[in-house]
Amino acid sequence: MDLQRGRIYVAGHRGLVGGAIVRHLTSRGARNLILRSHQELDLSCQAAVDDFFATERPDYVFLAAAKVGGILANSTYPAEFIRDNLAIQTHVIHSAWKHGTRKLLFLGSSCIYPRDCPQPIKEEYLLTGPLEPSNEPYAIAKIAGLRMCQAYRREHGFDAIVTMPTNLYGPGDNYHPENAHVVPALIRRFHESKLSNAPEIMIWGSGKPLREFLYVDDLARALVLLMEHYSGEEIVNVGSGLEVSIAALANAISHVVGYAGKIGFDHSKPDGTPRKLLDCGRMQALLGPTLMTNLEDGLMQTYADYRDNAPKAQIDMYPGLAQDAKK
Ligand SMILES: NC(=O)C1=CN([C@@H]2O[C@H](COP(=O)(O)OP(=O)(O)OC[C@H]3O[C@@H](n4cnc5c(N)ncnc54)[C@H](OP(=O)(O)O)[C@@H]3O)[C@@H](O)[C@H]2O)C=CC1
Ligand SMILES: C[C@H]1O[C@H](OP(=O)(O)OP(=O)(O)OC[C@H]2O[C@@H](n3cnc4c(=O)[nH]c(N)nc43)[C@H](O)[C@@H]2O)[C@@H](O)[C@@H](O)C1=O
Repeated sequence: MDLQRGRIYVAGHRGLVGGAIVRHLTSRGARNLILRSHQELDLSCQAAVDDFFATERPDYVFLAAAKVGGILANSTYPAEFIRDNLAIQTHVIHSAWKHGTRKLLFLGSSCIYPRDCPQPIKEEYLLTGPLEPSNEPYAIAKIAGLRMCQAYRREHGFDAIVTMPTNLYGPGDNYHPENAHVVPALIRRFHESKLSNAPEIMIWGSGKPLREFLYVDDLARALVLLMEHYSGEEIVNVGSGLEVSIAALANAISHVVGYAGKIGFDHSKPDGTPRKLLDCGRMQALLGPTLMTNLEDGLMQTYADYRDNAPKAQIDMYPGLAQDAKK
């Protein structure tokens, strides 16, 4: 991968992962980034995507554009999650191959694995059992995307690689109170509860589920290394090995934010999958041992991002909800 001269398209560059990839590529001296916002290029529109690839002909593609959200968003908008993600990935993977892209990196998610598979989760556990119902449409779209990458490699020799990140957090995340993932949602809620001196804050579910969290800049570093050094059909898990219960996470965020009230649990909200810790042996064999940002430091940097940028940050991921969020 020619980082300096190669034409590198980062799809979804304004998002959590896309933003981190752009930061890392820039720090590595990439000078030829091709960037388009959702408003400039709607990747769910096949004609627009094909015109873009015919015109720009990127050498490398990081496909970090997707319809993404937390457990409640996935349960509330299953149709959008499967439709948009199937459309985006299908159009980008096909047009990239058709117009001569040399390599494409696809991002799946740890939710593609069976809900009750052995832990830590190895890549070969894929499709060996039923999925977690709360995000099955999204997971099925992701499985279709990874299979499409493998099929284009097998039939056309297209160098598409597939990565499976664990739960991510960090600067540039979506802080929408209902649609965000747990870390940004709780950072916002603890911050607002501190400012309002609320005596108690409610966390969704039982607090018992376990989650592995990877700081997004650590992910970006791994993705660029995989783009530079890995060309294979096998999918690659990308995780941190840093696993906590949601209750412990809430306590850690409460400490970082400086909230002094009580933490309660809203059992009317879903827990989702009980655990999804990734086995990253394949990644370590490929990249060697990599230092990961610890949770406390990562949360402090994310909280600083929220305080500095949240007013500008997109919180109405689904405009229809924007009004509700402000109620
Ligand atoms: N966040 C996480 O915990 C995890 C994420 N992943 C994967 O990483 C990838 C990136 O996720 P993340 O960065 O968190 O998501 P974000 O929502 O932060 O970013 C997604 C980006 O894609 C853009 N986008 C969405 N739809 C379209 C469209 N139709 N056309 C053009 N652009 C579009 C969004 O633009 P806009 O906001 O303007 O619509 C946004 O910039 C996804 O594939 C996701 O599945 C995998 C594991 C965990
Ligand atoms: C990355 C992965 O992320 C998603 O799966 P998830 O890990 O279950 O997502 P989550 O981050 O929203 O929740 C994690 C846990 O946290 C608890 N929880 C507590 N309080 C809040 C809260 O306020 N908001 C949220 N969102 N969760 C909360 C919540 O009840 C759950 O037990 C997939 O949809 C899919 O997008 C995917 O690929």
